[in-house]
Amino acid sequence: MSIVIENVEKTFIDSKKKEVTALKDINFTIEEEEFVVLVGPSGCGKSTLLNIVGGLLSPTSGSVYFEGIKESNPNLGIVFQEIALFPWRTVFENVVYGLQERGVSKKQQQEIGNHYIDMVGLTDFKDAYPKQLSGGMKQRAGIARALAVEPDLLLMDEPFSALDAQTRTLMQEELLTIWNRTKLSTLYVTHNIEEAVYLADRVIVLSRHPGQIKEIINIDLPKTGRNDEKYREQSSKYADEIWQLIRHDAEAALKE
Ligand SMILES: Nc1ncnc2c1ncn2[C@@H]1O[C@H](COP(=O)(O)OP(=O)(O)OP(=O)(O)O)[C@@H](O)[C@H]1O
Repeated sequence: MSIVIENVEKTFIDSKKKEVTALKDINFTIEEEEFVVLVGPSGCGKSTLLNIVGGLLSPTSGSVYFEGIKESNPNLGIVFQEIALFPWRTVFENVVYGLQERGVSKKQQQEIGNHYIDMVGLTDFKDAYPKQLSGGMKQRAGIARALAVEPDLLLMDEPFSALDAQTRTLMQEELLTIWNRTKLSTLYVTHNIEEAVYLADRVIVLSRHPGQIKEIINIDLPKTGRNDEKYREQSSKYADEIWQLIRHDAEAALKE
């Protein structure tokens, strides 16, 4: 599915009754089968923008079009930093929750649930409860749940930022493998530049106060084997370029 974000602006009223422009003049597209990553310093409006695209927040002005249709109701898969699995449901029951809600037959729930549980490598844990899972496994269950509704668009807000560095690297690799199988249009938020370069077709760099698009960078690397030695130099060039764009704003954010 292609998504067009047109002239989006978002203003909040802060605790001192002052207007805060969180986003201004936001224009970009997510093409069919494209993985777009939003990066920027703390407070630049990444989550606000993801929530607007996901229909969880309304823009103050501007519009989001799905397949050319304004404010339609697309099928979304959403993964947040803290995966809210139901503690009283098993992995399988959590994964098929959205399907149950839609009245999908038990047989189809079995097929679809098992398919995505296999895809995220949780087959042996399908009957486990969330408290029996590691952080990485919980994220995988959350990803399977988001995929199970067979969404038109996948929205991910810092899904791996609570994980330790090694688990995070493995999850990034897994996500790219899954993406190569599903080719879902994806909007992904992170403040981690290397993660952005590793995952993205395009990186949208936001600046802060107000959150505006500073630059859109095409990552011209293949989507398989991105971690190979031969792409290291090019990857770090992209990462440097992005860091130079963010650095000033990130320093300013530190001082607030
Ligand atoms: N409900 C709200 N009320 C008032 N201000 C808000 C609200 N939500 C967000 N903001 C402000 O909007 C700006 C953007 O916030 P947002 O959380 O989208 O940034 P972010 O880039 O996702 O930050 P982080 O990386 O720290 O999560 C910030 O200045 C924030 O304080």
